[in-house]
Amino acid sequence: MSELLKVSHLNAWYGQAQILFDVGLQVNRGEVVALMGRNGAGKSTTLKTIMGLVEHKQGDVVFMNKPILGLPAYKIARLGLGYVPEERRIFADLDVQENLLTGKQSARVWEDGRPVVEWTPEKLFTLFPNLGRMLDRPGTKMSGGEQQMLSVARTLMGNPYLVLLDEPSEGVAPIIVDQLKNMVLTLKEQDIGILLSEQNLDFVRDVADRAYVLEKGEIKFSGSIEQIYADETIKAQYLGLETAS
Ligand SMILES: Nc1ncnc2c1ncn2[C@@H]1O[C@H](COP(=O)(O)OP(=O)(O)OP(=O)(O)O)[C@@H](O)[C@H]1O
Repeated sequence: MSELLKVSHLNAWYGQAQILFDVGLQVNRGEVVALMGRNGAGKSTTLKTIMGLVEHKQGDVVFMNKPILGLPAYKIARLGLGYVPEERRIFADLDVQENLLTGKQSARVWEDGRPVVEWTPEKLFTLFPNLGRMLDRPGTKMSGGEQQMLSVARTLMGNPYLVLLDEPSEGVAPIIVDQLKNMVLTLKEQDIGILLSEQNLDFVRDVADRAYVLEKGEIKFSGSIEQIYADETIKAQYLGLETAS
């Protein structure tokens, strides 16, 4: 087991309002970990705080043995921590190829000297064939799902060790959800870690090794996806899912 990310006692605030309370979580190499919870539970805030995008925070975030809480987001990204925000930040005026090139960073190696997978547009088009068919299409002329794929692909161009993915399947057509699942599993095979904020339990079941459940900014459960499926309280109370009557 090789630890990529360890978050301990993480607290965060927007203005006077405390949003995260003592959040703790860990992601290891080659592990897909889901962060679940209802709307407003604090999933996005957790990812943003790890990524250096929330100003007022306290606690410890260690990435590849380096404390990163307090570093600016661009420095964190350069250390090899990829982030795909919920709102799909692509450059609307640039085409697919140009968007991908804006994400390019140098090749990396793991601590044991082995190379980290180095992404090129061609490799990414095997994961997302639609993108390969629309190389010169500007962001403005892409569907929400295509933009989501491009946003993920642009992040992968940075050759990250670990990717934070915020609700990748939200509002995306089923065929693209399948490609996103496939992408997550391919990254896992390459030993990359993934921390995935997701409300879709079926998506999580198909890709994740284990999950944390957040409620009002606190981790209420940590364990396997099977445990969540089997626990009516978690499903009803923390995930807002219908339970069998
Ligand atoms: N920029 C902000 N300023 C003030 N409050 C915010 C801000 N962003 C989020 N919040 C509040 O913080 C809480 C947690 O929001 P967050 O977006 O982290 O939840 P979430 O679990 O990701 O939910 P969703 O799936 O709806 O994005 C909510 O009460 C939300 O209203």
